Formats: sequence, structure tokens, C-alpha cells
Amino acid sequence: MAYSQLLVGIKRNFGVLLCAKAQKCKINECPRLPRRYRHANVIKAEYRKVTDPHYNKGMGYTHDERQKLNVIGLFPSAYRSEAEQISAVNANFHAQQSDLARYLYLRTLRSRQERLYYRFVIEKIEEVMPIIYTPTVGAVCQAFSLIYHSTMGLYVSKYDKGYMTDVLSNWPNTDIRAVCVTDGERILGLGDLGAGGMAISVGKLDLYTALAKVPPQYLIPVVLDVGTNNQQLLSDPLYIGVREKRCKGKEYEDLVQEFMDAVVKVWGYQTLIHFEDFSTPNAFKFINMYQDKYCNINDDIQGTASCGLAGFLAVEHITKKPLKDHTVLFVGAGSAALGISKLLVKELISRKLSEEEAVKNIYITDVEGLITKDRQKFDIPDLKLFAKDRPPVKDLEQLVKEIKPSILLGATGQGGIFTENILRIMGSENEHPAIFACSNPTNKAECTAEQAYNFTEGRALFASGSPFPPVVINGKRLIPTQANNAFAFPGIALGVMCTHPRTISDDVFLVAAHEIAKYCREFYPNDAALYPPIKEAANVAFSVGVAVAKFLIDERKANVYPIPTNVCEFVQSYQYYTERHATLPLTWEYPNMSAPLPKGDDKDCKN
Ligand SMILES: NC(=O)C1=CN([C@@H]2O[C@H](COP(=O)(O)OP(=O)(O)OC[C@H]3O[C@@H](n4cnc5c(N)ncnc54)[C@H](O)[C@@H]3O)[C@@H](O)[C@H]2O)C=CC1
Ligand SMILES: CC(=O)C(=O)O
Ligand SMILES: [Mg+2]
Repeated sequence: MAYSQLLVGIKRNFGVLLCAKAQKCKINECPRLPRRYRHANVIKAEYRKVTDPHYNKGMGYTHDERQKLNVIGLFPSAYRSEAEQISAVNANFHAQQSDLARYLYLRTLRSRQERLYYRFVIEKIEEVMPIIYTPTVGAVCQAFSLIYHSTMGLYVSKYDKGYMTDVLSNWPNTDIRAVCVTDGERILGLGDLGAGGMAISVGKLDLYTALAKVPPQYLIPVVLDVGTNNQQLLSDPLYIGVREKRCKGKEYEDLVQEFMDAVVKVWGYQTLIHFEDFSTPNAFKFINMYQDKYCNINDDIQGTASCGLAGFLAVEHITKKPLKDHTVLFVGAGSAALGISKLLVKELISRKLSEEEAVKNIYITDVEGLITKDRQKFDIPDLKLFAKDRPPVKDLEQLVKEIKPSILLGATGQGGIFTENILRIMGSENEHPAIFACSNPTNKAECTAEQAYNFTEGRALFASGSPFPPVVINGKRLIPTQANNAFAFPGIALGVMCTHPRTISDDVFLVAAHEIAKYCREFYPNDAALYPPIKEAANVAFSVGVAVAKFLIDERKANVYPIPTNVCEFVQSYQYYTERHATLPLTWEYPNMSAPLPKGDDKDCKN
């Protein structure tokens, strides 16, 4: 051996020794050791980290990085900057033949390169939201057993009774700060979809990150699988859930209770528990049981309430008529309609009306007709407040003729029940009739944007739960906005998650409603829109997050120390920025996620 080669060998071995000492690892695990001498398990572990979706840059690893990470040859030789990767994703997204295919494409991207996925979703939110959220997510929940390809979240079943803390502890991330849980019983307006409800939990949490920029590693979608009463699923050989009728009564309540306690035990009392798409009686039962005990929200009741009230505040602003003078007809007496009506009453009471005065002009119907005092039974006790002392009316058109509402809000899950006649009556009685067709997905909307505008000569103030395209009437382009709780829950979650309150009171939802309405007024100073456009939804979520955090801090409900002097900056420091987060350092240490982030393209935070 030549003398020089010997020197190189000694130098390398000495280097390996020093490096192994510094890294506190065994010599055959040392990254300085040539790859062929290193332990196979170490090489596999390294490769797993490089391709871990949380860090993976795919073809975005430079040659230098590939060399340092020992992955040369494991990616194609071309390098693609993140911008180039986004273009490639965009091309692929549009090349897919159907919305379901676009959804699946995005899921596989998410399971390969999380950061690229969120960057794409954030940049193209208007195109992507109808895919990862309503309406496509509804079709995904329906086809979930067929298209199931990877875990996506945690499945906690009735068979885990007694072991839920163990099941929750199986999730690989330990620092969990919000859980979105569904039992799949009322998925959008599509009914009982059992374990297929996983996609709705995933979709909601995707919006936490895409809109409110909550770091995705803090979030976990959950299905509480207690069976299903959907006969089609029960007889589907591919069904992925518990193939039994739903458990109910005490057995069901005990399961939910164990789940709540397990969340607190495994991830802490400050973990936000977001209830999604439970059946209305259960949704109200749990919010009444848990609101003062756990840090939880029911999105369908409370998130929708913020969003609905924000729309009504916009109606008040546009029509220049105080809310107390509007006659509001809620069609549907479920989580959504009741949640909004209760928050509307709270708002009116805050304006010095008595409860009796506040409910005077609020009417609610369900499938049986107008809710009146002579009802024998109220499935949901909260409904009693709105019962009218007058003869019942079953026919919706008749009722609209009689009470002449200025605001008509549908949340029934029954597509098309706002008929031409009903819409024409609304148009003849009001200069600007407000029509909210809140039901999801699109085919469940009570009317389309086109119908609402056509039958009111374009004068309607219209918003819908799922998106509708613009409508042209007499040469005027009318752009419908979206009355969806997506304007509320991401920001509320952000404000809550960075301030750690023990519980969440109804006032928080009032704060959120006013913030959304304020944003809309500022965005459309001279225009007649009920909500901001979706491209503004991330800014709305940030404003709501800051307002909620400020409120919780001012009310001494926050558990943060020291108390932040600039709440805007404080909230921002919690957020996820794809360009700043989750790059793999070139040593084999995981990055410290709580370390301060480098400064980026921050919002102007003048408190
Ligand atoms: N846009 C949004 O942000 C949200 C929309 N929703 C949508 O609202 C719809 C309803 O969901 P939930 O409030 O949970 O209610 P639900 O599904 O528990 O109840 C529906 C209500 O509508 C009533 N109803 C059914 N047919 C009717 C008819 N022909 N006339 C009058 N009332 C009728 C039922 O009696 C019941 O009171 C779903 O489509 C859901 O997707 C729910 C939450 C938020
Ligand atoms: C938007 C929503 O939460 C629902 O339709 O259930
Ligand atoms: Mg929902």
C-alpha cells in the first residue's frame, strides 16, 4: 500500500472515531463511515428519514444534499426546484380525468411529500378546496372502502373499549394538539357513512393547515367506529369498518367518554377536540355534556353558528336594516340551523333585547313543518325556545307567504326544496332577499345560485355551503359566496391552539362571527357579498385566530406565559410556513420543532 493511501486511511478512521464520539453513536452507525461498511439497518433508517413525507423533498434534494444524505441514485438525476415541482403537481392535478382521481392524486402526494402538498393546496386553494373538501370529499366518504389505500388517521373502534389510551398512544407523533373526530353518522347531507367518515376528519384538518396554517404534525383525524346503520355498507364485502349496527345508549356514550378521557390522558387537557358530523341529537348531547369540561368544539353547531351569524351581519350591513327587524326562517332544525339560531339570539341579547324579543322574528321548521308550541315532543331541548304560539304550517311555500321572511336559510340535506315559487315570493317581498342554501354537498343544496338569482331578477344575496360558479344575469356577473363553516373553524382552532384554554365558551363563536363579517366588509366596501372569496379564506382564518386569541387572553382564559404583548406576532409564530418548516438537517438529528423559526414573509403585525 502506498504511503499516501495509508495516510488517507488513518485520517478517515480517525475522522470516523471523532465523528462517532460527537454524534454519540456506534462506529458502524457513524454517518462518516463509507456506506458499504455501515450497518444495513442504519442505512434503511436513514433512507426512511429522507423519504419520510414530513421531510421529503423528492427531486428537490440538491446533488450536494443527496451526497451528504447518501441517497445519490435513489432519485432520478434531474433536480427540480420547489417551484418546478409545484408546476409538475399542477400539470398532474389537471391531467386527472375526474375529481375523485384528483383527490386520490393529492392523497398520494400528501403521503410522499407533505410540505409540497400543503404548498400546492395553499397556492391553489380555490381549485383545490372543492376537491379536498366539499363537494368531492362527500363522494370520497361514500367510496372510502373501495378507494382505501393508506391509513390517513386513527381508527378507534368499539372493540377498543378499555384500551383506548393504548390505541391513541400507537400514533407515531406524540405532540398532538388537535383531534378531529367523527363517528360517521351524518356525513355532510349524505347520512350514515360509517368508517368512511375518516375522509371528512382528514378534510377538516387539511383546512386547519391550508387556511389557518396550523402545523400538520400537531393534528390527528379520528374515526370513532361504533358500527353503522347503513345497510349498503353492512352488506358490502369491502367495507373497512365495524360490520355491525351502531351501538347506542349507554354503551355508545361510555365509548365517547372513554375517548375523551384517553385524549386528555395521552395528549393533555389542552388538546382541542373537534367533533364533526355526529347526528344532531348526539352532537347536542355531547356539547351540553362536555362544553364546560373539555377543550372541545362541535363544528356543525358552533363553527356553523359563527359562519351563519357572520352572513347575517353582512345582510344587516348591505340592507341597512338592523338584524332585530329581519324575519329569519330556518328550514331544517338540525345542528347547523339550531347552532346559528342560538348564536343569533345571543347576538340580539348582547344588543339589549330580551330573550323573548330576540326570538320573536325567528322561525324554525323541520320535516314536520313549523316548530310550534303544540308539538308533543322536542328531540332537542334547545328547540323549545323557538316554538311559536300559532297553528302549525306544514307547507314551506305557505309558510313563506305567511311570515314573509327577509332571510331564508336552508340546512336540511334536501336538495332543491327552495322551489321557484318560494324564491319568487322571497324576491317579491324583499329588495334584497337573503338566501342561504347551506346543505352539502352540491346536490343537496336547497337551491342553486342560478335559481336564486334567476327567480329574484339577480337581487338575491345568495350564499351556499358548497361552491357554485358565477351567474350572468342581464349582462351582470353575479358571484355567489360560500356559507361554509370553513370560514370559522380553522381560525377558531388556531386561536385556541396557541392559547390553551381549558374550555371554549359560546362567546368565542360570537367573536369569530364578528371578525368574519368585519373582514367581509373591509374586503367588499361597496359590494353586496355575504362572505369573502375563498382566495381570502387564509387571511380570514388568521384574523379570526388573532381575534380569538386576543379574546381568550383578555378574558384570562388563556394558559400562556408570559402574556404576549403582540398577539398577532404571537399567533404567527405558531404557524406553519411551507417555505420555513420541516427541512431535514444534514446531520441525523430531527429538528427541534419548538425552536424559533427564521423570519419569513410575515404579516404586518401592528397591535
Ligand atoms: N354550510 C355549512 O357550513 C354546513 C352545512 N351543513 C349541512 O346542513 C345539512 C343538515 O345538517 P344538520 O344541521 O346536521 O341537520 P340534520 O341532518 O340533523 O337535520 C336535518 C333537518 O332538516 C329537517 N328537514 C328535512 N327535510 C326537510 C324538509 N323537506 N323541510 C323542512 N325541514 C326538513 C329535518 O327534520 C331536520 O330537522 C347537511 O346537508 C349538512 O351538510 C351542516 C353543517 C355546516
Ligand atoms: C360543512 C359541514 O361541516 C357539513 O356540511 O357538515
Ligand atoms: Mg360537518
